[in-house]
Amino acid sequence: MSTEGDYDCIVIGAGVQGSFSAYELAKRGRRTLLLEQFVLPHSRGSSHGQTRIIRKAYDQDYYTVMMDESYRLWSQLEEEAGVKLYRQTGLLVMGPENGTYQVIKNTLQRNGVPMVILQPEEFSKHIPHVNLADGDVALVDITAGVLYADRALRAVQGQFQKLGGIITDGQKVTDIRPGDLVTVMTSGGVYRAKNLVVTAGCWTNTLLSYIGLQLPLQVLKINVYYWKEKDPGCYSLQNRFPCFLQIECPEAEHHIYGLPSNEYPGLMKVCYHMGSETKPDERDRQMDKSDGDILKRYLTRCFPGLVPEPAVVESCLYTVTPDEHFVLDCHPVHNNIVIGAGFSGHGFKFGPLIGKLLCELSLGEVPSYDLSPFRIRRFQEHSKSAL
Ligand SMILES: Cc1cc2nc3c(=O)[nH]c(=O)nc-3n(C[C@H](O)[C@H](O)[C@H](O)COP(=O)(O)OP(=O)(O)OC[C@H]3O[C@@H](n4cnc5c(N)ncnc54)[C@H](O)[C@@H]3O)c2cc1C
Ligand SMILES: O=C(O)[C@@H]1CCCCN1
Repeated sequence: MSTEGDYDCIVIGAGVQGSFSAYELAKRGRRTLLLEQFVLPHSRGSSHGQTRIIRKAYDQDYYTVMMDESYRLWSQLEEEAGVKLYRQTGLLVMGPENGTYQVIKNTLQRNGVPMVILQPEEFSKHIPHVNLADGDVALVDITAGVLYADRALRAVQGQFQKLGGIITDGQKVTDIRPGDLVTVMTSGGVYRAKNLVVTAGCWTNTLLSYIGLQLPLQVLKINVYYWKEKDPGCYSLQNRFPCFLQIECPEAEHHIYGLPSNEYPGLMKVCYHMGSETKPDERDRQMDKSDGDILKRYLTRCFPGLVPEPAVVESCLYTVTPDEHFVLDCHPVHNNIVIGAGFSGHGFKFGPLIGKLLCELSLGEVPSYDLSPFRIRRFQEHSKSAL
């Protein structure tokens, strides 16, 4: 039953962040084991599904700046693996002139990101089939688009294996013993390595409980809704319809976002950037669909070309920190254990860069970016450290 083997590094969790971390470590010549509790591919965490938004439109400069490199790394992977992972569509950002919209616009301008500001009177010429709400303004982040998520996971895991990396799936980590050599116990064996990277998504606190740490992470179930186009293709990627982000609207307290129809022909993905709390292993017992009513009201008003009744509903999980910024840091006591967590519903697009940064932390190098917004220390009053 026990499979023993010594590695330079073990990565726990083969979602987008763990897969890119393992790939970076293998690229740097480290003997790396990527452990995953479920048989791959699976749809129980946060990285499954066909598509994600990639964009530079952010309210903090550091995310916009980091995305510069992330785009380059995505296209490197496309070349290495010989697959298309990104389609440029632009991101339509709509919202009241002041507030978050203005902050995003300023960030884009400050960082010289190509964008188009749409004057309300010419809005419908550029974006047909959408009613811009009264008092709303709009811009398009030209760099933005769609990432093919499932395909990206396959590609990065495949490249990792080509570099000699080992993926062991269907093995749940049940205990971790820190030390100069970290020991990792799973349902199928015992493994040891000099370094450990924990990228366990919404299961992070279960794993951290083995090593005396808890983070303030909230797990939310997100309903992923697809809506039928009345006129098939009118919001499609082929017809150059963009992704969109609706900020602050009367129907909704949180953002609403959408991606052009593509993966399921005739269906457009539009979701609410909020969900209901759940436990990671009890996702399907959380049945709250009140977000669907919010979306119906919004779509009726702003997207008249969609049938305001969900056609397909899928599920996904967010792991949210109090400030919605990531956790990228070393364990406060065991510095050969690195943690990547709390990607708060916006981490996919950063995957290749997160992998690089967690690899740098793991190798004891100075990270390529200032990671102070992502430190564990910022949760001082929240984190229950049992150390
Ligand atoms: C509906 C939805 C829409 C989103 N939209 C966007 C978007 O448009 N753009 C964007 O950039 N981001 C988006 N995100 C966010 C992005 O998808 C996540 O930030 C990202 O997938 C998080 O990846 P992860 O690797 O941290 O977690 P996960 O993908 O959950 O990976 C963690 C892995 O760890 C494994 N694991 C856990 N415990 C153990 C254990 N004990 N032993 C072994 N393995 C274990 C899990 O099974 C899992 O496979 C969205 C997320 C959702 C849910
Ligand atoms: O990360 C993103 O780009 C999207 C924005 C809307 C909410 C979900 N995540």
